[in-house]
Amino acid sequence: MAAAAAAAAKIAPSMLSSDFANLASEAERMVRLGADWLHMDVMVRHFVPNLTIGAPVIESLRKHTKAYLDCHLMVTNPSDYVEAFGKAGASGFTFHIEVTRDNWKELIQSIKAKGMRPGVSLKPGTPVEDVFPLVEAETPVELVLVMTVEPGFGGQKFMPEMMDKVRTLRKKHPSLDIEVDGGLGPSTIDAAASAGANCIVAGSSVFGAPDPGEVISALRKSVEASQIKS
Ligand SMILES: O=C(CO)[C@H](O)[C@H](O)COP(=O)(O)O
Repeated sequence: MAAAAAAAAKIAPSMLSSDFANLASEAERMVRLGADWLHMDVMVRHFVPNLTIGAPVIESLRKHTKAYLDCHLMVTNPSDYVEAFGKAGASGFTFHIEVTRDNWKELIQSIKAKGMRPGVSLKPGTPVEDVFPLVEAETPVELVLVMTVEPGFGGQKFMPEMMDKVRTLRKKHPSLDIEVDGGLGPSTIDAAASAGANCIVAGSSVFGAPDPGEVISALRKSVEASQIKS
């Protein structure tokens, strides 16, 4: 039997680190510099102590870009956001397992019904086993986002101990989209890529670099080189 194809590298600059006053041009700049996805952090002060963007911003940005908008909902009630994000033009809708223990099946169905790709995320303190049922469900999530910092703010330090979760998931699911988020950049990418992550969210390392395109390309090279080795 042929081996399952590796999941393609997707580099997703976190727009949390962009200039929000120029979001459309920042998005265009990232795509021009090689970004595959744009990561959109949705925080509303009741899952994390920060306030960022909601569906109206996604709707406005969608008018300016065809890019894949990878939305990470750091909220306690993701079901309440599905309809609005679907209408706004979100591409991916990733919710947190910690707040959806009882209703993830219905949530996944509703996300798909609105034309978005469902994903699940887990905080550093949550065991990876908690997301197995969602990846193995009849209607599964299509992405697992392993947080490598406590969610809430950009610019934090990468937690290498989270790579055990990535390795465990990759071993079980060779072609699953496994995303990592928090503290990723040229000095931490090899740890994430060799563990098996293929979707890389990076905020401060990309937007803070003199040449963001060079960082995007270094992140991609590391993921692709790890896939050739494995
Ligand atoms: O989800 C996030 C915070 O909750 C951000 O996407 C993440 O922290 C990216 O920022 P950086 O690359 O600067 O760590």
